[in-house]
Amino acid sequence: MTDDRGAADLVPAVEETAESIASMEIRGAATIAGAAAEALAEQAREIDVDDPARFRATMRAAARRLHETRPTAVSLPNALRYVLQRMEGEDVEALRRRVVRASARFTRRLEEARGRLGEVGANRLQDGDVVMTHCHSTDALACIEAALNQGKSLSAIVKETRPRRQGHITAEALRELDVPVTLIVDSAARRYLDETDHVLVGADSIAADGSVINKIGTSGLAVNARERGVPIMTAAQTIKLHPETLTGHTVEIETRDEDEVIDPETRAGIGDIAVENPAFDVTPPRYMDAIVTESGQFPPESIVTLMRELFGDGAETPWAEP
Ligand SMILES: O=P(O)(O)OC[C@H]1O[C@H](OP(=O)(O)O)[C@H](O)[C@@H]1O
Repeated sequence: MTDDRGAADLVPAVEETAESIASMEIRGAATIAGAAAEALAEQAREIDVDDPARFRATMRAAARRLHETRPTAVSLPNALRYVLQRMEGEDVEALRRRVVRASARFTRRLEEARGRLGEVGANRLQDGDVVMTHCHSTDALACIEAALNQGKSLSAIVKETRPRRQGHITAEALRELDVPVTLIVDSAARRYLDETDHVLVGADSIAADGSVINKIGTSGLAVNARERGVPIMTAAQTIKLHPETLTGHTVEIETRDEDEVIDPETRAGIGDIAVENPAFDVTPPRYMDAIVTESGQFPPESIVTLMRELFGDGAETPWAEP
């Protein structure tokens, strides 16, 4: 039995989810993780095989297909790990049940974690605060929502977040919560920090040294916030903790298509230029005041303790070929 055979047995839901993650139709670290866990459950439900070894091989192949879509948000491999580590049983029906159950538990935990971290993050916000956001993060929005539920009144300065302008999604979500929103271009951030009480960002991965890997532009924002004396926090549930960094691995930064930055026609009109489009950057721990998780808030430098508790000394890759 080879894992190539597993790949041939992939159900359409896996391919569709993988394509949607790669094209960013499904995006945001936690949302990607939930979609991947659900795709594994679909694979388990729909696959028609009798041989437990073949069932396992197809599940590993499905996880590999989902894993190869985007490299930076560790919530994706953490979701695959969570589900596959629970794939136990002697026969196909038992394996199927375990995968479906693990997937459901994972998505439930995502929701619960978001709710809990929202309350922790909300306690850092004061009534009347102006909050500056970058990109679109469901974990960051949970903090604002919880603060509103505590009766605090907030307003927001929302960075556009070029090139894909996820700031528009944040602006819409905040308006739905009745939060007054001012949208600014990214390069106006330093100027508007003078009117900001707290900067609030999400994360795609957190490294063992407390570095925050988030949407490109976060590190510059953090440095400017420090220079202006404005506190900055990262809202990131623990599935954003990157276990491989415990053993010294660095986090791969995704490079996306150049067409996201400039359309080919305009580019041709300019002449022969290079264009680069890194999707994320790394904010060193000294520029971040707190990382807010469902297990409480941490100074970035001490996040390693929580990582060891949750992952031991490293990370398994249960989707690898045996
Ligand atoms: O999990 P939640 O908090 O929703 O999002 C976390 C992060 O995921 C997003 O990445 P992208 O837009 O998928 O590249 C942003 O960088 C955001 O801060």
